[in-house]
Amino acid sequence: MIKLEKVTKEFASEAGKFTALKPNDIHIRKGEFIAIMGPSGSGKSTLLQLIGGLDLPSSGSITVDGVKLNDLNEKERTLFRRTKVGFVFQNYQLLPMMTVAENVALSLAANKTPKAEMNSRVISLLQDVNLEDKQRNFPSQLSGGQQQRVAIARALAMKPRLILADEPTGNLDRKNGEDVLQLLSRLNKEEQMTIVMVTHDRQAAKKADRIILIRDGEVVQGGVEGEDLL
Ligand SMILES: Nc1ncnc2c1ncn2[C@@H]1O[C@H](COP(=O)(O)OP(=O)(O)OP(=O)(O)O)[C@@H](O)[C@H]1O
Repeated sequence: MIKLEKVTKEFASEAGKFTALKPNDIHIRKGEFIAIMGPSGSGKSTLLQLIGGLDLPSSGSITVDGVKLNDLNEKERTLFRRTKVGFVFQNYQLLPMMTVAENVALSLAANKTPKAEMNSRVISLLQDVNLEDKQRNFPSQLSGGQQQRVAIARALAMKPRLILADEPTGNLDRKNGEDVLQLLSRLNKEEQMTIVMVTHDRQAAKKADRIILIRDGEVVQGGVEGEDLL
């Protein structure tokens, strides 16, 4: 499903080039639930952004669901992100002026889905995350956990096979965090979705099949299945 070969990422800084990721190999199979852990600044979000085609590596190759991201132009990368990947962020990133239903419909509308089909899909997505009664509410009227579940429904709208989640429980209390993790686990177990989740939370990471540990831009454990696992 995901293959990174000798991937590096450099950023320009005032002091010159800064290497955020050293040459890393990572293999993730279809249907795996992966947790990426490591200290602050170790490169976890950078890695997730590269896998999701939000940014390009400085060197090395990245293949996701049969697509070599290095070979895509800007337009193709946008299409890749919209159709192949569902993104979930720590701060939900819902649009505050839009209702829950409108937020979930965003990518469907961008892909010119016919209105009737869009409406029924939005209802079914909200049923999946147990929020069909909130469709006309605005994000600010929902709890953090409910907002994150809306964000997950939105991420699922285009039926991606891969969910990339950056600290999805980082802003949530234990109960809401647990609900979100259960939802991700269910999508993984029942729908065989591949999930890659960055987390600082050991309890959250326990839901995963494998933990990839990063330190100073380097994968130090779990990059390839069968290597040392935590
Ligand atoms: N766009 C950018 N420009 C310059 N430096 C960047 C950029 N994005 C990330 N970095 C640097 O790359 C390193 C890795 O950042 P990254 O956000 O991937 O870490 P992280 O492990 O996700 O951290 P945290 O757990 O605190 O979110 C950091 O030193 C960060 O300052």
